[in-house]
This record gives sequence, C-alpha cells and structure tokens, in this order.
Amino acid sequence: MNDIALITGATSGFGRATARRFADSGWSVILIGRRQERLDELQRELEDKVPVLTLALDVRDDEAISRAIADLPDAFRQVKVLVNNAGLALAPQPAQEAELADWHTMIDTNVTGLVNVTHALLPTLIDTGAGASIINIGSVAGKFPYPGGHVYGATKAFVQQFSYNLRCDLLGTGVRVTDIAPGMAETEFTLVRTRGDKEASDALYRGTTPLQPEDIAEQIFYVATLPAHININQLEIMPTRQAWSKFAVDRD
Ligand SMILES: NC(=O)C1=CN([C@@H]2O[C@H](COP(=O)(O)OP(=O)(O)OC[C@H]3O[C@@H](n4cnc5c(N)ncnc54)[C@H](OP(=O)(O)O)[C@@H]3O)[C@@H](O)[C@H]2O)C=CC1
Ligand SMILES: O=CCS(=O)(=O)O
Repeated sequence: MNDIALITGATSGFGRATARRFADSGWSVILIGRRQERLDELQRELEDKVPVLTLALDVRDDEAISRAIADLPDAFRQVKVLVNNAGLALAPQPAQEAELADWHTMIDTNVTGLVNVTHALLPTLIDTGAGASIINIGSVAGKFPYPGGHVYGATKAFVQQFSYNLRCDLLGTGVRVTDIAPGMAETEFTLVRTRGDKEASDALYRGTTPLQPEDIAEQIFYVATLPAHININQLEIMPTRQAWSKFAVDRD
C-alpha cells in the first residue's frame, strides 16, 4: 500500500506544490481546503498517478475536522505524514489600525485550525509509529518581529512552540515533529493579506527572487522522507535575496 500524506491548505501555494511533490513520488494524498473547485482541479491532475481524496473543509471547524478524520475510507486511514499548512495573514497595517475580526481569523486559522487537525490525527500518527511526521508550517515571522506582523507573527510563534512541545510528549512514539519556517515566498499569501490587491502583491515580489512553492514542497518532502531516526526540529528557509534589517529607533 502507498504511504499517505494529509495536506491542509492544498488549494494553493505551498500546499498544492506539496501535494504534487508527494504524488510524484507515489504517495496517496488527502487534500484539505475550502475551495471545492480547486480541490477538484488538483484531484483531476493527480489521480492518474496516485489515489487522491479531497475534503472541502474549513480547518477552524473542529467538529467537521474530527468527523472527517474519523470517517476516512480504509484506503486513506493510515496517514503517515500530516502537513499542517493551511494559514493566512491579514491586516498588514499597524496593530492600532487593525480590525479585531482579522486578528480572530488569523488566530482561529493558524492556531486553532492547526491544533484541530493535529488533535484529530494524533492517534492515527501514533498508530503509524516510526517514520510518521507532523510538519507544521510556521514562518520567519514567528521569530523576527516586523511592523504589521502583530498577530500573524504571534500565531507563527505558537506554531514553533507547539511543535517543540509536541515533540516532548511524542517522545517514544516514533512520531516526528518539524516546524518549517519560510521567509518570503511567492504564493497567493500577499493577495490574501492585502484582500485581493494584485498590484500590491506583484509589487512585493517584483525585482527580487522570492522562494517558490516548489522550493518549500521539496523541503517538506525531504523532512518527511528522512530515515525514521532523524527529526529535524526546525527548518528556517529564506530566499538568498532576503535578510534581516537594523532596529528601528524613534527620535525627536
Ligand atoms: N508565502 C509566504 O511568504 C509564507 C507563507 N507561510 C505560511 O505558509 C502557509 C501556506 O501559505 P501560502 O501557500 O503562502 O498561501 P496561499 O494563500 O497560497 O495558500 C493558503 C492555503 O491555506 C488554505 N486555507 C486558508 N484558510 C483556511 C481554512 N480556514 N481552512 C482550510 N484551508 C484554509 C487556503 O485554501 P482555501 O482558501 O481553499 O481554504 C490555501 O490553500 C500558511 O500557513 C502561511 O502562513 C509562511 C511563511 C512564508
Ligand atoms: O510568513 C510569511 C513571511 S512574511 O511575510 O511574514 O515575511
């Protein structure tokens, strides 16, 4: 039987590229996202190669998530790799100008959604045992503060610490946990963050060389297929043309 990967946020960006990467190597894939038509499209693309199951779900809906995981068909039940990728940033403006609803959406998706899926799948992953992996998509924003990062960066700091704490509890089960923390990558992320402002999104990536979704998918696949005795705790990945900057100082 094929190995099975469950990927959240598979309708775009990192998640879609990761689905393709695993399918290219013969893994069965379970694809989660809210946009049914995107899931259907990806299923049509991949199903000649491998078994594909799509689940049109919102990761914030804990009941729907746990029901879907409990009802997985036999051929997709023994998940080996969970890629917790679904997530988003909103409200690029300063904290004092941000809408509370946008803060809630980021927390509900990046934190609550991620723990919903993890909680539902933990028994399966423990049952799979040695070689199983939870790969959580964090961000450099979880470590390095920047203006407008407010709640988004804080949700990604949660992802890092949750990943490390999970490792402590899963010690002895064989289940590995990794926090992958990418820097600037060209996906629909900025389009979502700017609420559909294509010009702002294009401008961010123009004249530089951001990471591409396939770059991150390759790292996810690498981490997931290392020998079972190796756990990458964290992988921080930036484009060569991105680095940190100096501290800001308020002056008279
Ligand atoms: N691009 C970047 O620069 C970076 C991105 N990241 C992180 O990478 C992850 C993937 O983002 P990226 O590929 O860039 O962005 P995209 O916007 O291209 O993809 C985001 C994916 O998340 C899914 N998603 C969002 N909300 C939900 C939800 N409530 N339930 C289910 N699925 C959801 C979307 O699917 P749908 O809308 O169909 O539900 C989509 O498939 C995110 O966690 C992001 O924070 C981290 C570092 C850098
Ligand atoms: O997580 C996304 C990368 S950044 O926009 O926060 O640098």
